[in-house]
Amino acid sequence: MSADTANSPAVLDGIDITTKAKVLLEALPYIQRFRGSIFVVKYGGSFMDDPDPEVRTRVATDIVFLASVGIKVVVVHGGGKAISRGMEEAGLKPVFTNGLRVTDEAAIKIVEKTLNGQINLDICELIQQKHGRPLGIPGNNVFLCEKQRSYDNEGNELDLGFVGSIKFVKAKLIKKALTDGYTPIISPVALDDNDQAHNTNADIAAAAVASALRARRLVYLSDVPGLLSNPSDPSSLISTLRVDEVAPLKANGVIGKGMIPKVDSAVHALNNGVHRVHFVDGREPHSILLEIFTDRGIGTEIVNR
Ligand SMILES: Nc1ncnc2c1ncn2[C@@H]1O[C@H](COP(=O)(O)OP(=O)(O)O)[C@@H](O)[C@H]1O
Ligand SMILES: CC(=O)N[C@@H](CCC(=O)OP(=O)(O)O)C(=O)O
Repeated sequence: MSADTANSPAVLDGIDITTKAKVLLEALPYIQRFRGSIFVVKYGGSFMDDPDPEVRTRVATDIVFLASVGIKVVVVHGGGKAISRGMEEAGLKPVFTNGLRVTDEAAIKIVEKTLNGQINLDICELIQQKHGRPLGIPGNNVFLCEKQRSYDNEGNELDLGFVGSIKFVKAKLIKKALTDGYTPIISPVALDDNDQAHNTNADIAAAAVASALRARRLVYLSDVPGLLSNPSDPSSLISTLRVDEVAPLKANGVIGKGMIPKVDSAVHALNNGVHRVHFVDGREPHSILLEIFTDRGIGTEIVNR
């Protein structure tokens, strides 16, 4: 320390050094506990379209941070809005039934082009820019599926086209990539027994990966602070939710729209070996780190007990 700084207030980057050290040290027990654990991050969907490119860069930085402290991170990404844009540009009308995109032959081509040929590469590039080691994996290489069955309110079967229900995840392949030091970045496309590509919901695909890997954490990034007890009031955050509290919240309509596949997938994952699921706001700076490495967290955690 030079003579003229010796008596200056103990401040570093505008924060007093004791606070700064405390913040760093608060992460220590978490880093020790999670080293070597598998985390699955659902990267998507709405925040990916935020006009501020910094939002995506910050998320990529958080993922690289997790990987750098020895956590084995797997990313499963969405891209629903980009697919809809691609369809509209091609003169096709996006249609959703029971939250799933009706995907005909023309649409599945756009789905593959958008997810495998565009979004997957963009995420890999962002992670690379932050000096991570991404490995882009088209879901076609890791997900086996059968045609998704869907019904209307009267029980009549609906044809969603090439929409898949994942029946197997090639976990060994993903684990090999992790052991080799990569961060796998996986798209939600699956192959059926005839190698026909099918579109799958990215939330469900993320839960399938987390279950197959018995992940310690599954983190859903979205464009809301977490699960809200009043969806139109961002301050009504539910910090912790038990699985047995989900059904009443669905019955009284608190959990609606896009949250339904997320919460259902979260419950499925928790019932299949995943220890804990988090919902965090992808737009909030460094929300993943704040949720995982601080005592209080900033989003919603869903637990089994
Ligand atoms: N109880 C709730 N808490 C938070 N969000 C909710 C709730 N119920 C419904 N939602 C809606 O779910 C949306 C998130 O789902 P979705 O749009 O599918 O996410 P993404 O595309 O980011 O994966 C929120 O933007 C919100 O409109
Ligand atoms: C079958 C089905 O609906 N697939 C989704 C796949 C992408 C996705 O889920 O993206 P987000 O997470 O960004 O919503 C779709 O076509 O939109």
